Amino acid sequence: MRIARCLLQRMGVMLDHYSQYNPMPLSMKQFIDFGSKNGCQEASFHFLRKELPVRLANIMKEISLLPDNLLTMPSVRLVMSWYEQSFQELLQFESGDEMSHLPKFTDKLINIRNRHTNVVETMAQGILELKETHGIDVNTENRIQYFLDRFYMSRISIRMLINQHTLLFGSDSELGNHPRHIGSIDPGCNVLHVVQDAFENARFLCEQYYLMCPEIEIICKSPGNKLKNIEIVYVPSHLYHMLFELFKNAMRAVVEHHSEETEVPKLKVMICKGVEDLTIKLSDEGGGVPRSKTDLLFQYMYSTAPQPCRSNSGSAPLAGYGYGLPLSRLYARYFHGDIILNSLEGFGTDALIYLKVLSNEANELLPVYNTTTSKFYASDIPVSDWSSSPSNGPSSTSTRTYFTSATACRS
Ligand SMILES: Nc1ncnc2c1ncn2[C@@H]1O[C@H](COP(=O)(O)OP(=O)(O)OP(=O)(O)O)[C@@H](O)[C@H]1O
Repeated sequence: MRIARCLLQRMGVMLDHYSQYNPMPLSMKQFIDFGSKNGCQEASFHFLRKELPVRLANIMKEISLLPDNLLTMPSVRLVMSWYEQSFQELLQFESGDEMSHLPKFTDKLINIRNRHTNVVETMAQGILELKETHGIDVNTENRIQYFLDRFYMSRISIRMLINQHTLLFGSDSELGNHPRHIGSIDPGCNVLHVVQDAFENARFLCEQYYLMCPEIEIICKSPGNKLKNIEIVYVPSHLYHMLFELFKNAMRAVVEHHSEETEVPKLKVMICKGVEDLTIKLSDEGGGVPRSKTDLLFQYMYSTAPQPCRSNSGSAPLAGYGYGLPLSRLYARYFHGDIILNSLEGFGTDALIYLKVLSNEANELLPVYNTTTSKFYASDIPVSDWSSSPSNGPSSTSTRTYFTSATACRS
């Protein structure tokens, strides 16, 4: 009992210590240079044994600011216990420079990565538990949205660091088998190939579910209009994730919007590489989304699809959790890109993925724990100083009174 209390106390002290440091964002260029030229396993070990606890501590401090009733949900407690265990395990490597640490450290990173595999689903489950047991008011919802963006972004970044180390310096089974790749990064990532790959896999799901699927038309544009492959330094699995989610959404919208027709309009993809931005535009004729709903699209849990049955884990559903867009946007933003959706209600939607062309500008975007963060969790949404729409809220009362009295005067 006393040992457990001592350990907890020590962890609290170490969390305070490491959360004082800001995470250090790396650029795509730094990842590439380290992996191809100036990096060695020892240097990576020295960097990660501090940087990983810093990133973990920053986000763990933020977890502790969540509303109390959310923190007591079983799934949230489970996620917290994974973070605590991983943080403690990394502290074992705080001191000592012996080379004998290196293989043990790599194994530990693999263990940590495996332990955290189901963090996204488990945290999502925790939010559902809160919704079912206590309900979620608008302030809590706002805090949860803010938190999940930062929490999942932190997770993406931690996995990126772990993957780079294990793929570059791990045992044979962990070593990347693509000759061109540097860890998980492809310095010549062929965007068209990733688009085609994501389309084919989304098409498979769509045909399974709807027995039909829109075709695709792809146009590539690069400076000088040369018809060569458009390449970028990027993590192909991240780009694949974004495209797969956007294709699934576009296919579902198109097939459902044209459900009475035997043929459905094609999806149109434009890949365009400029000096700063590489843009992928996916246009569908799936009926679009009303402007009043566009802000909701990037909210966790927002979905217009029926919630998939949990026992159906054998086959992946086409849609239903409402995590597709917000998570994809995090992947894009992680290296300072973005995802934007523009809709023409009644016609269709353009989804745009922006990626940074220059690898020295593609820096990691990381959540930092500081006083601004703490204030966000402590404050409510400020009262609006603009009039709201007549159907919403108390400020509509005055409008209603005005019209009522005007009508009364006339009669
Ligand atoms: N291209 C589109 N056309 C019309 N509606 C769209 C489009 N893309 C997204 N939406 C709307 O946005 C909602 C949220 O999309 P999101 O990808 O986040 O979740 P989902 O597809 O419902 O579920 P999943 O988590 O499985 O991806 C969708 O349910 C749909 O109503």
